[in-house]
Amino acid sequence: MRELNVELGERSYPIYIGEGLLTDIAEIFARHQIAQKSPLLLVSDEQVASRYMAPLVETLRTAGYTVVPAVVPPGESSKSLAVFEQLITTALEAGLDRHSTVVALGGGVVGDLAGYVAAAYMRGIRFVQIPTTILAHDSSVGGKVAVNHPSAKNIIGAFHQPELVLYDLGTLQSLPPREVSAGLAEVVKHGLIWDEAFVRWIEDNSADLLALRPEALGYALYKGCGVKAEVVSRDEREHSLRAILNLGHTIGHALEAVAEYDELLHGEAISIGMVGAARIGVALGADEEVYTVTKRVLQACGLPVRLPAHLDTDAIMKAMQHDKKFKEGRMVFIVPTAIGRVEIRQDLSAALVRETVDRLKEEA
Ligand SMILES: NC(=O)c1ccc[n+]([C@@H]2O[C@H](COP(=O)([O-])OP(=O)(O)OC[C@H]3O[C@@H](n4cnc5c(N)ncnc54)[C@H](O)[C@@H]3O)[C@@H](O)[C@H]2O)c1
Ligand SMILES: O=C(O)C(=O)C[C@@H](O)[C@H](O)[C@H](O)COP(=O)(O)O
Ligand SMILES: [Zn+2]
Repeated sequence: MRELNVELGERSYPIYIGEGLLTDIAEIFARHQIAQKSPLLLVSDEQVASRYMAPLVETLRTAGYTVVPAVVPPGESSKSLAVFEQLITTALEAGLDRHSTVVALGGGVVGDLAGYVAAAYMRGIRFVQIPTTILAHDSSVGGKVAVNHPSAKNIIGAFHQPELVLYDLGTLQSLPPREVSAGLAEVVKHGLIWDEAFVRWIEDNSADLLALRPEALGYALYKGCGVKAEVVSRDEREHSLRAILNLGHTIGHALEAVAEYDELLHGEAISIGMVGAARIGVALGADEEVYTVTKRVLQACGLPVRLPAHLDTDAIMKAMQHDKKFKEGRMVFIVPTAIGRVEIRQDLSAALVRETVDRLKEEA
């Protein structure tokens, strides 16, 4: 087992990463004083629940927990106020109290949704993340929890840190190939913002990552979580540095909204957005390699780099104005300056961004 720590003073917490950790959950929960006397809300989606929920419920009940299972439909549409309200109703009816814990078993959708329930219920109860996708190495760490508005991603949310993150790598073996690639987009992002050697390693090991070879996967997720933990520890509330975790998201979130949260997975939209950010970096003076390497590593991970031509550029430009980085009437972009280095820019012209969006429709 590998272990990392998110250093946030009295709200610090560990990330446990390893094979088969779910079998040790009772001992890990006891170590973290997860209350047994108050009901525990276990949130998952249908696809994850059908594989991993029953044994987990059994283990926890055997250890003395009162488990309230709540299963939502899979996919981004569950990150909605309607599903949030259903979960609050379930929590109320089951008698969850201030000592209860919400446990998220699933990918980023379940983590963000259940986390927002934990943040809001009785003004905040404890929360545990059990990520089951590659992408969720990112979403389970750092405490950003949210649901979507039809016009804007993650616009209704909070910062609410988990008590711990328990990453059982065995669960990743059942991921469909498209989800494997989508998850690797955020792994690549962590390399592009922080660690050139890691980017090169991902490119060299992409075949093993796509094949879900445990050794490569474990290393990639440990490195990705490490970058995330380091950045969050330095700037929990995104006053400055944390914004770099948004590389590719200014365009990417707009694409998700314009595609009605249906056509593109989060990781796919972010992949296209990172190619756009790399193009902007080169336009502002970075070496051409920033663009070629970014595109090459994403394609090696089976990710799209071309923006679907039918998505309207005007609609994308408009959706970008809902970006949470938008400041003083200007778009804020995370722009690569070299592989493994980015800067936060507030001085981009709308014309450059528009031209970049249009050129993304021609990527080969
Ligand atoms: N809070 C954050 O910091 C943060 C960071 C990155 C992304 N996100 C959010 O995360 C979401 C995307 O997360 P995601 O890509 O994990 O999507 P997801 O949660 O929808 O999971 C992807 C799909 O895989 C299925 N699945 C999950 N685990 C599985 C497993 N082990 N085996 C088989 N199928 C499995 C799910 O049912 C779903 O259909 C987006 O909403 C994004 O905005 C949040
Ligand atoms: O943790 C962060 O900070 C991130 O930006 C991670 C992103 O990958 C993630 O998609 C996050 O939810 C985006 O945050 P938002 O504030 O732009 O909604
Ligand atoms: Zn993201």
